[in-house]
Amino acid sequence: MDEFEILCEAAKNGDVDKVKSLINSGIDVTYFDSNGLTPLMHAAKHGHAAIVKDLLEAGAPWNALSPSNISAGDFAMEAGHQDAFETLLNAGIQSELILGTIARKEKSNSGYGENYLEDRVSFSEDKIMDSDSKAIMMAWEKPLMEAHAKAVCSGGGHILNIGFGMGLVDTAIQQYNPAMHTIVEAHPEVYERMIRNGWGEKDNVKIVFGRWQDVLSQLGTYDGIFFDTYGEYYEDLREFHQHLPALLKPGGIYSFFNGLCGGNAFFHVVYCNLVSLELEHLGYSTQLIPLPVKDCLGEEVWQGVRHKYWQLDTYYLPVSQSIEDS
Ligand SMILES: C[S@@+](CC[C@H](N)C(=O)[O-])C[C@H]1O[C@@H](n2cnc3c(N)ncnc32)[C@H](O)[C@@H]1O
Repeated sequence: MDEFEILCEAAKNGDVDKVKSLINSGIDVTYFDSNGLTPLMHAAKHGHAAIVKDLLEAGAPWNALSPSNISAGDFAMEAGHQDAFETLLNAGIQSELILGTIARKEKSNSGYGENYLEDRVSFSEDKIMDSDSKAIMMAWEKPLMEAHAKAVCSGGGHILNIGFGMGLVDTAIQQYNPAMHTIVEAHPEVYERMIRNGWGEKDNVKIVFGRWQDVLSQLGTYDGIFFDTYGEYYEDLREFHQHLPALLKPGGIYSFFNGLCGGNAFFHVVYCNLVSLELEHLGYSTQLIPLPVKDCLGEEVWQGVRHKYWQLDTYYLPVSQSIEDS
């Protein structure tokens, strides 16, 4: 056995002293063994939390993936190793907080996120696609959009939705007959289609065409807000959250499409925690309501779609309100 294999064996067997001595000798902890697993994955899979901690401190990446796209956190989670899971979860949150800070610095010079809005989109009955065959919105999300509408309309009043897409959430919002329903949409073709379909003629609907970032001054304050854009990044969602105190009325409800890292169960948990933590810093408490989605998501749904943006069995619907109100 070479020293890398010895490290993996020690991580698997919970041999803390051996792992520590190999780390002290300067071994590369990012190594993948012949099965594509890292020492961190072995330690997590067998629930050796102290070794997980030592390896993370020595620079093992928390988010490395096995050939079947499983991370150390997934191994710990699946096996029910709570201590190892929490150690990895904290490492993930801390690392993403730092990466977020770096991304915010870089974003100021990059002007990214605007390409999608110049792209052609195609509409069919069950989806809207961009020119790269990536789905902008899909009909399988209808029950989720109905649940989001129910949450943000629970107090009645004025409702704001950012991102029209297929109009699923807006159709559901209309069922609650809100006093006023404002919709912000930035894509010219999506906007034209909304107008063609009569959305501009509804008495209680106000459409604001443009990127939410550019039309904030045209918005008021709302009893319910839903956010679901496309072609943006976690940083944009985070930036939107900075405006919540100015947009959401006292007692109001906020929700957003929670597709964060929808391809990996552990990364999703990391991002659910991260977003809840960031909302808490802004004065909002967030409940994540589990909704099973396995039944509405057969393989046939993804036919012709380039990227499966959701692969988990449960959707966690976020409902946020001011900590004072909740
Ligand atoms: C995922 S779809 C929304 C789906 C919608 N929730 C539904 O129920 O059908 C995202 C929408 O956000 C729009 N969008 C993307 N970036 C935006 C931005 N910065 N401001 C406003 N709308 C944006 C897209 O054009 C797209 O129509």
